[in-house]
Amino acid sequence: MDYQYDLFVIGAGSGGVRASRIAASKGFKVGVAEASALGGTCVNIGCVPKKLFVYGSEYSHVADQARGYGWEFTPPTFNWTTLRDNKTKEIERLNGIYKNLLENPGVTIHKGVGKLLDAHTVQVGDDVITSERILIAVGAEPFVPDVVGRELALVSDDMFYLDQLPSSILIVGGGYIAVEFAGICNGLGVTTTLMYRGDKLLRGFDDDVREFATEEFAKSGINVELNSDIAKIEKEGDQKRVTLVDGRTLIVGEVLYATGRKPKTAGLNLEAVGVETTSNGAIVVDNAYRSSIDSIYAVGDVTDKVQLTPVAIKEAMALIGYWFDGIEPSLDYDNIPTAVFCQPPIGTVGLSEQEADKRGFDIDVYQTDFRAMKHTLSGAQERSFMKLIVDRGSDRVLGAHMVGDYAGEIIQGLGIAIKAGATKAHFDSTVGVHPTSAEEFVTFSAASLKKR
Ligand SMILES: Cc1cc2nc3c(=O)[nH]c(=O)nc-3n(C[C@H](O)[C@H](O)[C@H](O)COP(=O)(O)OP(=O)(O)OC[C@H]3O[C@@H](n4cnc5c(N)ncnc54)[C@H](O)[C@@H]3O)c2cc1C
Ligand SMILES: NC(=O)c1ccc[n+]([C@@H]2O[C@H](COP(=O)([O-])OP(=O)(O)OC[C@H]3O[C@@H](n4cnc5c(N)ncnc54)[C@H](O)[C@@H]3O)[C@@H](O)[C@H]2O)c1
Repeated sequence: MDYQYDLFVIGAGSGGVRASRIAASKGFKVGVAEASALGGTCVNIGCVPKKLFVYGSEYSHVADQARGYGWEFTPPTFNWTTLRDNKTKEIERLNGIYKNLLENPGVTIHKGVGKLLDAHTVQVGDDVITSERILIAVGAEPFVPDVVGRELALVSDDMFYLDQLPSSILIVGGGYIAVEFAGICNGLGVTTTLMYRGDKLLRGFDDDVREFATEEFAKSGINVELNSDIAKIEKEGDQKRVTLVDGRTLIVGEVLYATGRKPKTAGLNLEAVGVETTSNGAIVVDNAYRSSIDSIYAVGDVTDKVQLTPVAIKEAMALIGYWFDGIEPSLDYDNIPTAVFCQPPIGTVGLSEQEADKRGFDIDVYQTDFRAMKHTLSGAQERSFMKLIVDRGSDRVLGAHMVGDYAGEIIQGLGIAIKAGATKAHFDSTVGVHPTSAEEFVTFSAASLKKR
């Protein structure tokens, strides 16, 4: 049977763009549907603008911290419109780059919402398009629980285009987005409350990291409220009146819900075509990212495995290897290095102490916390934390964790070492880079062994 395309991709985000452009460069006839801006969540309302806001908010400390180094500044002022609009200009530049990345190898871009008609047919607007293979890479969208007044709350998408910064904000959630935006808002001078229903932020991270980071957030001026939740949100002039489940009320400028993201599969017509989904709408795929329909594949957040851009990209590349070279995909979902760009940032790779215990490893745990050299003169009270999990039997390093400046940059290198199977002896025999915080990872001695 003749199809218009060899591959049609729904969603030009992290996974979709990579799969489209590489498949086209290798000779497939490729089309892609994109309902919004090219580049997807990461480029437009995720990683990139978020990181620019993190940089923007970090400058708020410069005047204070530089004083100990001899600098005096007149009191600095901050202009939200400048940061927001400069960010938007940069994102528009990236949108142009993504257009070229797709069009140069010959991908045809179909602007509009894609929906499946059958196993080989997609509709985008009035166009009905046939393809031998279809790849669904539509990502995820914010999930907001069913709280009274939820329509008055913001989600992360809104934070990138606010007309003005509120004077105060209540952020609900305890994951990546909640703690990152708490740091951004706090740094930009917004009175910030971070509210989480559980007793520890950042579920899934090492418990010591969770506790240490939470203390640092509180020290930085964020009001952290654990074991707390919202019952109701109402309007109060141009503010919001929030009633908590314990009966207290708060008046805040804005409420931001950062309570997870769910696969964006509503409206794709999956059920009618027979594509199996989980109860939260994620597309079920096998090891080769194939759905329950042979010709339909899915990668990235829509499969709800690990919601990170480099993972979506690796999955897309695994599919390319499968389609063009017959290599069975075998992505390693363990040992994914990741950073949370809160302030101070967190970097982590491999197993937490709790996960290592759960998997039955007999482990040694090395950890330390210290004031980074920079802050001896800056006067900042911020501290850094580092931790290594080592398998006693094999001496293999199972996990590395850090809270502190440059944690994201540092953990990338440790990710390579851990993936390569490095042992504690390898770490110990590596020469440190001096003076850095990172050298602590290669100088852990018996004195830093955690009593367990
Ligand atoms: C605030 C925030 C910060 C983040 N920060 C980081 C970070 O620092 N590091 C990191 O690794 N990850 C980060 N992430 C996660 C990262 O953005 C996602 O994991 C990644 O974008 C997933 O890629 P994807 O290809 O699955 O989907 P997406 O990038 O979401 O792309 C999906 C695309 O499909 C389009 N689409 C959806 N439905 C349709 C349809 N029916 N028809 C046509 N087009 C459609 C969407 O418009 C979108 O462009 C962040 C996410 C958020 C929300
Ligand atoms: N730096 C990064 O790499 C980065 C940054 C942002 C987002 N991301 C990705 O995007 C994903 C989504 O981010 P996120 O922060 O929205 O999700 P998350 O899964 O990291 O955190 C969601 C939080 O909301 C809480 N929650 C869930 N339901 C709730 C409810 N009904 N009431 C109160 N709290 C509730 C959860 O307990 C959790 O603390 C992340 O898991 C991550 O994979 C990555």
